[in-house]
Amino acid sequence: MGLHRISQLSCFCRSVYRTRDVLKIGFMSEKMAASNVRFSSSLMRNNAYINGKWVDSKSGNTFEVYNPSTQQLIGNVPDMTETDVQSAIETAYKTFYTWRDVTAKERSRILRNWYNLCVKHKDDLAKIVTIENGKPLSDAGNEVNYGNDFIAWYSEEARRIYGDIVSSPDPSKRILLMKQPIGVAGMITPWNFPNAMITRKAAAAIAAGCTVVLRPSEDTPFSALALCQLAEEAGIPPGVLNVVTSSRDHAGPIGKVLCESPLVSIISFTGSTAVGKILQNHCASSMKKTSMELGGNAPLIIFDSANVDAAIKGTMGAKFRCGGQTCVCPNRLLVQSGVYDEYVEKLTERVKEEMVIGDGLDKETTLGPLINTRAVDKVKSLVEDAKSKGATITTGGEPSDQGRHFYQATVISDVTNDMRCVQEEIFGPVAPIMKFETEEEAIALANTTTSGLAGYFYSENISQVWRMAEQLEYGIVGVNETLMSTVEAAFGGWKESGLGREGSKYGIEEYLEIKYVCMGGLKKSEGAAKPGAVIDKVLHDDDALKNYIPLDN
Ligand SMILES: NC(=O)c1ccc[n+]([C@@H]2O[C@H](COP(=O)([O-])OP(=O)(O)OC[C@H]3O[C@@H](n4cnc5c(N)ncnc54)[C@H](O)[C@@H]3O)[C@@H](O)[C@H]2O)c1
Ligand SMILES: O=CCCC(=O)O
Repeated sequence: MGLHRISQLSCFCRSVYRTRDVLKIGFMSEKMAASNVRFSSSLMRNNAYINGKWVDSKSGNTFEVYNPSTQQLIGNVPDMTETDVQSAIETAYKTFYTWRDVTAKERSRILRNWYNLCVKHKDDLAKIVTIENGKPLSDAGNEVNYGNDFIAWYSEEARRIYGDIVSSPDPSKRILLMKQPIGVAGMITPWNFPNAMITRKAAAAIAAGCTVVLRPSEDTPFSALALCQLAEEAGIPPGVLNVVTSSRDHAGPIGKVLCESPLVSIISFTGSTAVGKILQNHCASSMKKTSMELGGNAPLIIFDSANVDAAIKGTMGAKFRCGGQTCVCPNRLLVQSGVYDEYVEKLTERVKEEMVIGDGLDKETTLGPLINTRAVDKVKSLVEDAKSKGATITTGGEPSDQGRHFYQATVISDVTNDMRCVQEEIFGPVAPIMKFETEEEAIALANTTTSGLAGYFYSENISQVWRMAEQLEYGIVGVNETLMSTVEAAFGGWKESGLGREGSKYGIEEYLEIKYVCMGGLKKSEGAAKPGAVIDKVLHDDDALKNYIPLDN
């Protein structure tokens, strides 16, 4: 059922609440029912996209996608399996041999068309993100701008793929290092940035001359399909970008086929570290290159020397972005004892004042729902664990009565390092605060984790700034700043947070192979002019010299 059909239901407040195994009849508020049906767009596609065609699954099966705010059905998309992904891979593989030979200038032009269309349709793209992910519309708009920037950036980078000519130790040889597209790129993306996590990968791969088989999250397939619709209109040829949709039940088998296929040359995954490890293992069998953007456990450290108001602003901006469901959300707030009480009090006040829970389509909403009941259950259990070990809830601390996927914006103080909320990625609107005494203690707490994606600190002491920036074991470090994501910068983690980089000039390298070409057997020709003799002639020829020596000398 598409959105058009849903719109006919707009006057009904009664809705069907459904999870995978539970079907209940419930009531939603008038406001929620209205906001859920405000939108319909030609970008809402209900088929997968393979070889430039909008297709069903071979089995004919579909799965349902729900709005996490309202639990209303958004629509059904094909529930594909291994055989479907196999045909997408074969298509991408065949297409690679034509796409790689399209000039960089032409690839760039087509990507630019895609970008222009995405900009033209940015409001619809943002609404699709909000409807399927739940994040507030302003957040979704920021995501779409961010996502679009990757297409523009890589349309430019397509023309800047340089190789090297290196000085040879042997005069009869020349050394060339060429960069060539790696082949078919298999991609698996999450629900928390249903638009930007796709463009960050796909635009780079397509710019490099690769073809793509993408499986978007089962929670948010519509953003991926909308991007395909615009890619098609932009002139991206059939077979270059292929999207295979499936329910969570088929995610594993599809992932395995992508990882093990000899026709796929790289797997680019964004998601949890646990799933990243499974995929990395599958890829070992074919020694496939991988690009892994995985989970984090970001510390945000506030030193006694910090501007506390700036730190509060930074905390609010980063902690509650996408309801706390980003891989770079501060997960642990480590606050030095001299400013601890002030920070706890001010953060609690700001959260109470600013966080308005609701449907992302409502303008006043600043905090949307969590993605699903699994996520709510996890947040609940982390908060209960902290409470049971002696933490203090200064605001929030409970599921919200807005609906089954909503959790209150929560601040917890008196947190200790044995609590699960600082050991695990929370992925929810919960801010746990720990007190520390010394810089050494802060560094030890921050670095004692297997994650290494983003870390932040606030300090006005320049020596401390340098020490901390150098000692934090993270791929992304924010100094008196928490909003750092931008296409120009390299995004990626250390340790178990990932492998490789996305964005920046480095992002395209993931999709390129270096080929060393050695040109040998070069000989000086017998008949060639002797360079020495030529120089002698020039130096002793008065007429020639006149031409080279400036007259006023
Ligand atoms: N480092 C980054 O850039 C980055 C960005 C966004 C999200 N993340 C991380 O992603 C996680 C949240 O996203 P999520 O809940 O969707 O993660 P997830 O790992 O559960 O799922 C990610 C994707 O993998 C699919 N998947 C699940 N099991 C699979 C399997 N066995 N084989 C193949 N595919 C499988 C899912 O259907 C989804 O499409 C968090 O840990 C977050 O930190 C990281
Ligand atoms: O969730 C992770 C991605 C967030 C970002 O790119 O800023």
